Amino acid sequence: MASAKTKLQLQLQERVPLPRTAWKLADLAVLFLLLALLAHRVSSLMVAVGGGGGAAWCCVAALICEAWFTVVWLLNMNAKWNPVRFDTHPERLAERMSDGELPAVDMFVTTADPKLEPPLVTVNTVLSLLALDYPAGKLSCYVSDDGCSAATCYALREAAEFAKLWVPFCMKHGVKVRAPFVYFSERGGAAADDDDAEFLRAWTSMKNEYEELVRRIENAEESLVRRGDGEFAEFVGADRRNHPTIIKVLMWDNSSNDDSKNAAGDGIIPSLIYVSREKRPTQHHYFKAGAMNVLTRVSGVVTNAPIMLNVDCDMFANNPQVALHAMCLLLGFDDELHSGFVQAPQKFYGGLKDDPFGNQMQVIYEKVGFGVAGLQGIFYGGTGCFHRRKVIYGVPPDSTTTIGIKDSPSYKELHKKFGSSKELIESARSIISGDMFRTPTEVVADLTSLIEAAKQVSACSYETGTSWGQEVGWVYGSMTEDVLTGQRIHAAGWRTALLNPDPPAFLGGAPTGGPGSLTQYKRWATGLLEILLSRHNPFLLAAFKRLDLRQCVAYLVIDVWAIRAPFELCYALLGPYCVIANHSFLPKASEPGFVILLALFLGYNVYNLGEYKDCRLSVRAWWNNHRMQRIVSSSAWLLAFLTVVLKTLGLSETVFEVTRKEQQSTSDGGADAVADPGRFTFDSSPVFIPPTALTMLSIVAVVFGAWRLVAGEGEGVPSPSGPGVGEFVCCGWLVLCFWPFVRGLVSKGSYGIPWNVRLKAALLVAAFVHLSTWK
Ligand SMILES: O=c1ccn([C@@H]2O[C@H](COP(=O)(O)OP(=O)(O)O[C@H]3O[C@H](CO)[C@@H](O)[C@H](O)[C@H]3O)[C@@H](O)[C@H]2O)c(=O)[nH]1
Ligand SMILES: [Mn+2]
Repeated sequence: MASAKTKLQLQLQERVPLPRTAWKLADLAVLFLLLALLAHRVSSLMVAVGGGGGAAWCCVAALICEAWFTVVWLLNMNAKWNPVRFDTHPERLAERMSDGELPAVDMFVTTADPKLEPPLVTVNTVLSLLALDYPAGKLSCYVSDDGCSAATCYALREAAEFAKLWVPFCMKHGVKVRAPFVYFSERGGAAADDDDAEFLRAWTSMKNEYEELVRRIENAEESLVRRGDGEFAEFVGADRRNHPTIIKVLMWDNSSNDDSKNAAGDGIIPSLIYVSREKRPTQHHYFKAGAMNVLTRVSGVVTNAPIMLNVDCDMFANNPQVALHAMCLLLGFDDELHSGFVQAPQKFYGGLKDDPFGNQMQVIYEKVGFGVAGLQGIFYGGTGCFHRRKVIYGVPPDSTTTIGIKDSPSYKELHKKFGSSKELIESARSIISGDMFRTPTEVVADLTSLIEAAKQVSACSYETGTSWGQEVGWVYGSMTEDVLTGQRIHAAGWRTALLNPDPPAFLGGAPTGGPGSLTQYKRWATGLLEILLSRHNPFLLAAFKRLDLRQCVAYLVIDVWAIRAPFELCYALLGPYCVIANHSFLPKASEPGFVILLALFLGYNVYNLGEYKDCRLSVRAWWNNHRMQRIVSSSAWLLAFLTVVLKTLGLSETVFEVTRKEQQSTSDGGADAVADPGRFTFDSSPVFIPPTALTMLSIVAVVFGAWRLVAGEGEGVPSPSGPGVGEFVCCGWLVLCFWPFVRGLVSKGSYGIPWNVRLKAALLVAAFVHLSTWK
């Protein structure tokens, strides 16, 4: 009895179901209204067909769209139905095990372009990881640089030097946020309660050191580095698309292999290794997925930690205890099946007020994210995730027992799966069959031979004929490699856990401005549709593998993003069309069906607003997101849809367009680089054409309708088959939703829609109006 009680007290994590009865009722109420609308539509269509109604096809189109919206509502209902929260108790870890018994963690950071992703951003992320509260001898950090940039490498080398001061400083003073740019930009960073002179001195000298580091990194002209002291000789003449592997060990504390020091980790800084994988124009490199696979193999032959953390270059650790929280979920279940990986929600640093670009996704995470966490488990989001190495190696949950090997794979099998590197095969064998707590690779003295092995596995031809990118590692075939890879893990039967400590685990940057936000949405929607059309689609995984049915349906919530575009576009066009062509597709105010429509319109919007309020967000944030949904769907999702259609026809290829990261500055004057960062900006990219055209069309329709009301039907009583309140509200609502584009039509510079976009949009509108009025 007593022992059972102590065991209970030692619980490292708790899975807490979150009640939501009221929300469930609201879900059902909206569903009921949707179904009522469909029923009304079907019955009135039958009458119309009988009477040969003129605009019957409008109603058929509306019926199809509304049926689709109902499906989308059902998908969301499924995902949100049973949310859970995971509470973690890192303070109890110490009761379970000593520091020396914690599993090692390899931490991966990817960067791809020194212009779009300033080295200082990456440096801050790396420093925040090196300074985590975790035995330093158990942490190693690997940076993949797809930009093959001497400037990035130089910045990291300098950061490694700085880390020797920064890490002990953080430990000694219990610094809360260990990305220096945040620490030094927060006012009162120095004004600790005890205000003692010694701390103040240490703080000031640390701040000077950091400013010196920033200066060195910012002044490191690429050319200077190139002419440098020979340390950067490999970068000379290296083209980012065509160069051999470059690996640099920037920090390697040999004493970390000394067991006496290892356990406490005092005075040790985690290792830091820079990797720029081989690239050849003839070989596909699979973007981030390819980079992650190289990091997996390189770390496999060097440190081979059983746990891997991966973050994007702009996502710093905001909670220094994050690795300990993650361990609560990785070690805290009776069966590791429950935490194949541990994912922290993407949260953003310095996000703009009220989310003007609709990409902070707080509500999506709190509603859908926690909901999916209650099914088979949260999706993999590409960053802020702790993976078990063996899961990434394709091992299903029941193949190893906790203590030992069930089936030890043969050398031949491993060779076929993992490729020809002996070192990798051996390390993979120990991962697949061993348990987490075995010390990884034996103490290694010979760093040079390790690096040779690491170079071998970074070669761009290494994966040929192996399972990398398929059953092993990050999966290829989609721009949204994270969701695809997560799906494979769920399909193997693993469950996954949501890591949501307070303060938030990681913070990253969300793109601002029109082009950045829409490009990101376009890439995601493209990748998700690629998944749906591939042999990895969730239906097949549910039918033939171990993906839960409800989890499969939850994946559809995001996988169908691009498919939602044509339906939403069609529905958006119906209002203006009817006003211009003098038809109608919605019930008249005098008809009973109108009540359903009104209730649905109000109910749906109140429901959504309620969700924002529930997540402690403003009405403005709700409206911005509602509006951005319409904009994104008619631009990014629509183009994603067309891109994938073209790709399927073999007419084009999809590429990963890297998001521009804002340079984070130490002073707080950073924001005035852009006069109004929340205002929508434009460029001449084709994504802007459809929403511009829709904006123009809705304005035309509003003008048309008003004119018809005034000049046409004398009293203002519309003709019985012509547009009514519903159609007019549609057009007006569209104008409100596309307000940033209305402003774009009357503004200049980057706030104005470029002329060639306006021209193309105007041509589309002219053609549409012509066809609508054509008798
Ligand atoms: O060829 C490439 C392209 C990108 N990246 C890295 O991938 C990361 C994500 O790229 P980013 O441009 O920031 O895309 P986001 O849309 O912000 O990323 C989200 O969406 C991606 C999938 O589309 C996921 O991989 C990311 O983890 C997730 O944060 C960055 O660290 C890049 O350096 C590479 O390493 N190699
Ligand atoms: Mn990003």
